[in-house]
Amino acid sequence: MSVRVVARIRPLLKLELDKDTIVEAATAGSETIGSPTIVRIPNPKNEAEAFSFQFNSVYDQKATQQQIFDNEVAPTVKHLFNGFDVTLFAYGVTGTGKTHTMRGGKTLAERGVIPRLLSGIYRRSRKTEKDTSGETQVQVTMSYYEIYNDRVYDLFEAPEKRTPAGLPIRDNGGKTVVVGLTERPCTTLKEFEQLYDQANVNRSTSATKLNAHSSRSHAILCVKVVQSTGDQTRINTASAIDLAGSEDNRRTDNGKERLVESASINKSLFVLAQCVEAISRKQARIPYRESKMTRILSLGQNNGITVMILNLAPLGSKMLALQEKIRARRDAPPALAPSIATAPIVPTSSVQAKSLKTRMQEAEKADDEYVAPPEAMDVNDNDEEVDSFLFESKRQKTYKRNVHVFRDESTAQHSNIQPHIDESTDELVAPASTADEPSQQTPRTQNLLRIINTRDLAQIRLLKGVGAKKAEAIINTLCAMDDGDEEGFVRDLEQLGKLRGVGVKTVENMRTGLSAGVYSGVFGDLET
Ligand SMILES: Nc1ncnc2c1ncn2[C@@H]1O[C@H](COP(=O)(O)OP(=O)(O)OP(=O)(O)O)[C@@H](O)[C@H]1O
Repeated sequence: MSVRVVARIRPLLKLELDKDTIVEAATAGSETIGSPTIVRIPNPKNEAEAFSFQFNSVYDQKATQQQIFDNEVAPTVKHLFNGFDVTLFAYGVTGTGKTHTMRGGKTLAERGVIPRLLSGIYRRSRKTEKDTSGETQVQVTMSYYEIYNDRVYDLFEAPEKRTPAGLPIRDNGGKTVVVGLTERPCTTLKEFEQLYDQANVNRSTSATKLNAHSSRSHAILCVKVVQSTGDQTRINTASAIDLAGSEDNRRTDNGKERLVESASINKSLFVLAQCVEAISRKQARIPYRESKMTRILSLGQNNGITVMILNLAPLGSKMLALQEKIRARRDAPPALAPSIATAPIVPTSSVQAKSLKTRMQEAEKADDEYVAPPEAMDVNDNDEEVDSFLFESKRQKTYKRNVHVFRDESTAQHSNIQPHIDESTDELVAPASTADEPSQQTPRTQNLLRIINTRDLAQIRLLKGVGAKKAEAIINTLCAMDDGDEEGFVRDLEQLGKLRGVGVKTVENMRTGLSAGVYSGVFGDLET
């Protein structure tokens, strides 16, 4: 039984670039070379002092997905085939990069630990079969479930088929099993990715139904590797867990439901931390029965290897809380959320653009208070102010901020397909010229293209007339359009209509399905 605890500090996001990095990786003692094993954080009460925390390994902001996998996960694949169970956790506060580390993005470089692990498992399976001239056969099956409010839900099951009480768990010959959990065979990486993406759609859809954010459930993927040689069978399991973000219950906006949720998250994380500590101290008693998650995983009961990745943001907690608010709004499904981040920033016809520019100038002159960047606000002391920053309904006061929100993260790389504001000159900049002049596109069309170009299955699938299969086909086609480091993307409706599985009718459905109400909160009277 072994446990490795490593830390990964994520880079500053675009919105945070002007912030101070306060969490740093350092080498132990007086050494200045070698791999970092220390996380250093200044003492908030006395900046001359710093707290140091020791890990098995620490990855700084520059660490790539490949490095994390190669150093921490790839070596465990061999052990999995040699009879050990492997458990991988991403642990950390909301917004620190757990999902990025575990699931990652769709490009090869961005792929997270889970798809890379599966790729390693399939490679090893083929090698094992080849080395034994087919005498040993390997079968891979997977189950995927989430634990929300201490209830277990099968992620292969459509959300509408769920029973609110979740699936029961039982002891079965000394092992804890989830009764009725689906187990799916998956023989290739492609098959795995299809199942995994579909299950993640179920996760976000059910989160919407439960009025919850998917980051408030633990998602547990179990990959069972069955090696059969004659009448002998060896079964081992690799579990990869994207944990819910730990919560601070002192937050003033935590209502009753949210308190119940976070109490349950915090309890399970506390038990998990205790189990990990007990394993690393080689204690005889491991308190794994004290929470459902550790019980189902039998953490510490199996002859296994555990790798816990502690995800950290490089910033202080107040800034992180603000980021989370912005992200939660942005991640809400487009048809349901009056989200400014899913709405386009600027109208596109020249008349509208002109009036926007004028309005922005008026807004700047009108009120200095609103020109202050969002990061100047203290989220703990003044949450209402932050909310009003996010959802300010008076048009003139929204534009400047929308730019900050929109330019962050996934959409930023595609901002050249629509007019945007050059922050150095504060001028409205025309889009990079394209054959089809996106400047003629309506905000609704731009929003549709933006959603498509996110390559986010959960968002694309929610478009009218698009199921999981179609969404997947769209994403695959976009991936096939990648050219080296350049990500392929769709510039206009015509190009969208030519993607595999999409025709003129689907495009029209998708477009009309995007509610005009999505824009009204932000742009009031804009044409869509
Ligand atoms: N190492 C990284 N490199 C680049 N971007 C990152 C990295 N880690 C995280 N991010 C970005 O930071 C943002 C937050 O990350 P992520 O969603 O993975 O956090 P999380 O801890 O899973 O949050 P939650 O608990 O809310 O699910 C995302 O936009 C993600 O793309």
